[in-house]
Amino acid sequence: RTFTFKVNRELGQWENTSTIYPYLSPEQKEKLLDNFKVAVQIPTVSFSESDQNITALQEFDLLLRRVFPKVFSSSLVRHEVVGNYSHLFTVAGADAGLEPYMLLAHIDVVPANEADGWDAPPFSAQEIDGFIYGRGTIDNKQSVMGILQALEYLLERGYTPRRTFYIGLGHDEEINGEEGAVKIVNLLKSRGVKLLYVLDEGLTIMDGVVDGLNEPAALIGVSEKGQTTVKLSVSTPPGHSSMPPRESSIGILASAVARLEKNRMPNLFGHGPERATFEHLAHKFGWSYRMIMSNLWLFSSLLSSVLEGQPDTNAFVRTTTAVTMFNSGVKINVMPAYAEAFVNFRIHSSQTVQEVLNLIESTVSDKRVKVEFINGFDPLPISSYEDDTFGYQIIKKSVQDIFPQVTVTPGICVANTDSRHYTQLSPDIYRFAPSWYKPGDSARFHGVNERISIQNYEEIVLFYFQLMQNSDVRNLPTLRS
Ligand SMILES: CCCCCCCC/C=C\CCCCCCCC(=O)NCC(=O)O
Ligand SMILES: [Zn+2]
Ligand SMILES: [Zn+2]
Repeated sequence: RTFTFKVNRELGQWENTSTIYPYLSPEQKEKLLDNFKVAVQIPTVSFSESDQNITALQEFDLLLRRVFPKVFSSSLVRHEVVGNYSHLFTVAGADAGLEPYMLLAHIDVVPANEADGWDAPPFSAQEIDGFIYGRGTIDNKQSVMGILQALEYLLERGYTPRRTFYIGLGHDEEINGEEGAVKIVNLLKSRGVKLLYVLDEGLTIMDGVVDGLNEPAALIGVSEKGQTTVKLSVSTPPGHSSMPPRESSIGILASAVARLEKNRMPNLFGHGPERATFEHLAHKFGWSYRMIMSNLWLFSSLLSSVLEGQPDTNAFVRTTTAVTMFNSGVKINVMPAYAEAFVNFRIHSSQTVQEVLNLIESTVSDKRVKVEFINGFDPLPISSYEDDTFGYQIIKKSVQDIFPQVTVTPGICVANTDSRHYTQLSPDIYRFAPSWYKPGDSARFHGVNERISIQNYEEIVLFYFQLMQNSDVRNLPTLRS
């Protein structure tokens, strides 16, 4: 494989639309923090596809109306509730000839149990050492509140957008988005809407996560991995535990699951958008890594084996295998008649669901183990990240406006987002929110001690503040030759 260095060419002079300076007064900082804390305190949990905390979703609706009075009263903003608890905002631009864009985020969160080891109750929004702790602080109430807070402050300061934009807040992203994102998409489709670009949650600002990369990097997800879930099951005759057979249904299933964990899917580093990530970052590595980075094509197997050593960077380079549920047994002295396990795979950009299913079959390779396809979808299309791609360059500029020390690069989102339902509305879909991601933070997503620093939340509000204004340019600046 050949790797090349990618250093984006300089864009020329930007049309000056960012007339409202990105600044927050002490009173605004206090207010935005209060609003964010209340949002985190509402337990908008999606437990399963048939079980959501409806009372919390209703309470969240009231919160939005209470804390964002300008958004809900402005003649520029149309607000609609979709699928009972999701929200669609249409912010009318002055120039109807400009193609609109859309910002997405989701209100629901995964369950959280304080007993798992949280330093503060997961719905307390407690402040510890400058961080707000709570489920949803980085997935994804920082975007929900950050987007609306930015719009509220812009409207307060007399902002009138030139380009129309939409804000879509889903209420069921953590359980596939069928009632929220899908219904919003259908509504927009019925209105003939096409979007210039879409920005949803996803990758973050990585800082200190990759050995040798000593500068922070904002990774914009230009695609997201596919996904499939399979159920493995074993049936054996039940019987008395005093006279067990050599192998129980649990033992047979456990071996099959262990084979899947031991024989990981192939390392495909360099075959998907992660290749562009390293091509863009190569020149940012410290001197001891320069040799490797400037000969990426020669050292790609060395680099890929380093990346597979950590769960987050491993997710970047292969289809991952996660055994998430295992059920069996009814009584300690009864041989179980049945054992089942669910295994969730996140599919690398260069593979398909069918290829992964074939690999699963050949690894399990035991006729006693039934393998059933539960659901799945292929990796998402790769959005453009060229020098003349409007959405990518606007996001990049907005990152650089607020985080001048950060390098911006394309990446692959290792998890899934509501934006995967938007492919018919736009070819250019990006997954990124500017929360800082440092060593140890991977365990906070869907894990314990999810948190965000107060300073980072302020930066997020300012990022969306800039993004809305930067998106008002009619065209990107021309490239300097
Ligand atoms: C070169 C650096 C490599 C870093 C590799 C990966 C870093 C991962 C960073 C952030 C991941 C955060 C994902 C956030 C989106 C969560 C969306 C979600 O939970 N969706 C539901 C689902 O996927 O099940
Ligand atoms: Zn999320
Ligand atoms: Zn999530």
